Amino acid sequence: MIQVDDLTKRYGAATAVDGVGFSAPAGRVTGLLGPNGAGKTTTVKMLLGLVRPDRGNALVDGRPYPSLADPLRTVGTLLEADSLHRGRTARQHLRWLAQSNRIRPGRVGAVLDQVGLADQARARIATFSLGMRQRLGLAAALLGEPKVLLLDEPINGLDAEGIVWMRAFLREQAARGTAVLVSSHHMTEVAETADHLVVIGSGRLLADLPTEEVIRRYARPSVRVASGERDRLAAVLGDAGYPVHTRSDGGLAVSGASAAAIGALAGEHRIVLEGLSRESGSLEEAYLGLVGSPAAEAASGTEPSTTADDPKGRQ
Ligand SMILES: Nc1ncnc2c1ncn2[C@@H]1O[C@H](COP(=O)(O)OP(=O)(O)OP(=O)(O)O)[C@@H](O)[C@H]1O
Repeated sequence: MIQVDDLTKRYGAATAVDGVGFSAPAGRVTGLLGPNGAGKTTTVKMLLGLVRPDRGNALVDGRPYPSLADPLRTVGTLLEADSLHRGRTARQHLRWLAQSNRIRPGRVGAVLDQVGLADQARARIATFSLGMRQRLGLAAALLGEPKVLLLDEPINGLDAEGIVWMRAFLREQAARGTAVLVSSHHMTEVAETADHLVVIGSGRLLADLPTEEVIRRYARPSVRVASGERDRLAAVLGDAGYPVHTRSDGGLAVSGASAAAIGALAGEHRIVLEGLSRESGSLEEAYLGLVGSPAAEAASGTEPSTTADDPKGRQ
């Protein structure tokens, strides 16, 4: 389990992480989500003892990372900047890691199998694609059979097949009881995998909620409407006070109005409709709704930002 409490880090006058608190329990994929510069990497670095917090705690299995007796057996990590010795083979790399951490060599074959790299075990890392390097990084993270996985942007740069594989892999780890914390700046990718989202923006916690709840609260449903008189219809809807956007397919997306109200307005103005359908809000909308909302509002603990599972109501 990962537990972060009131975590704060300042760089000069700038506060990179500001009073952030959340947990990533066993058996769950928790997504740490935020735009570039939100403070994700600084949070991950504090969890790994690479950056010292100015205030608060970042605990893995109840302890600060630097005081863990056997870090590789407690938490498996994948960092974006992980450096690999490119002249080595995958097996050599893992054997070296196992040896230097007193892990039995039999684990090397097991983790290569687990990440689907058994057939490339003797290939040099220099010949690996990004997806294969990510798998090798995961194999290294799994060597010590840790009950916590902390992965920084594991989906970044992967092709479609790699993304599908990574999602299944993360879900499988959580199903085995591992606490999985995945950082990402991409809502769609992380929301497809994570059960729970911790969203930060400008160093502050914006939401700490089940993924479905984030979508329910922040993605605004809209009505898709198509008409040969699109511009006139847009003007009529705009005059009636409904926000209208032109969609990439040429139709209109109307927020805050029911399909019946749009139909009635169109009828009143004798505009023929060619299509009218209700659409649930998208993940990206939910994300923009969230990171666009002021942190101060979120910190107030009032709807729409109260956490479902934080008895203190703190964000
Ligand atoms: N060593 C540092 N010195 C000064 N400022 C820093 C340092 N590290 C991070 N920052 C600043 O802290 C803020 C948070 O950065 P951080 O890298 O944690 O964000 P992030 O959410 O991980 O973004 P990204 O996805 O771009 O890595 C940014 O404004 C960044 O410029």
